[in-house]
Amino acid sequence: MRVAVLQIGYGDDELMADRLTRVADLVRAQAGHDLVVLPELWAPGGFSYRDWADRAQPVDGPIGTAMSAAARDAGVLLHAGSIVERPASGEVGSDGHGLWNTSLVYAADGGLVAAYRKIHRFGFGAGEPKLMDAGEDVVLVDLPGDPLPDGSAAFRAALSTCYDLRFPELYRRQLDAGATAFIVPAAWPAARVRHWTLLAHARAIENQCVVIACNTAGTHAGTEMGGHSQVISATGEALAMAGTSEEVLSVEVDMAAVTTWREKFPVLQDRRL
Ligand SMILES: NC(=O)CCC(=O)C(=O)O
Repeated sequence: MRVAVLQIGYGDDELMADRLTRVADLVRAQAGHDLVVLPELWAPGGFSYRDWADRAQPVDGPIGTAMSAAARDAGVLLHAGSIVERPASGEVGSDGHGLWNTSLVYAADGGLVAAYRKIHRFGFGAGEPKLMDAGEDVVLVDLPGDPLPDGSAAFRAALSTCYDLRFPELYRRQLDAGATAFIVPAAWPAARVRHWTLLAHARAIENQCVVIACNTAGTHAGTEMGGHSQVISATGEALAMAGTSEEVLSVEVDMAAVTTWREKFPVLQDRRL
């Protein structure tokens, strides 16, 4: 499976509409890959709290529409990062905000295949918990590749977002739901980037899953982003690691190696529940 991880860099001076055009073109340039991944909240700004309400949109709003078209034009499975979602229905969550940090995944024909609402909100009473509702559902998507004899997907990726990475119990739930890979878009600051790299390795090793983790670059809303997007194998090797600037990682991921590793070193069979 050929994967492109698009570590997008931006500052406060770039208009959201300009960034949308720029990123859609970058997605189109990844034709030939099987899976393309974008960071968390790359269009509205990961830490641009004051702009979130204005930049919120439904899943089928301008960002979703542009990403659907880009996935179709490139012929790739596209994890389009996340948006500040405000459903057209007026739905509100249990905290009454009516906004979610929602990741969107599009098939190679442009169809929406999954939406994941971030479960663990970052901000300790400010930021996300103050402005957004929490997601509740574990979400998985089928990965490209030959299906099993019964027609089901051989490999499945579970979706999570940034701060979720600190909560290993979520990844156990995803593993139990059939995950062989974790896709993690993020807006993770430079100040804690060591946590980001270590936790991604830990989630890969403890669950014997591939981790495809796409962070943000640049500085916006006074927060320097950490970069270091990474693709980690199920054995815990870094297959690719970005620097701190905008960068595209293009990496071949052998998903069958997950099965081989789980058979050779069957640690998951020794769980005591
Ligand atoms: N956007 C986020 O979820 C940031 C998470 C973070 O900064 C951390 O966990 O540290």
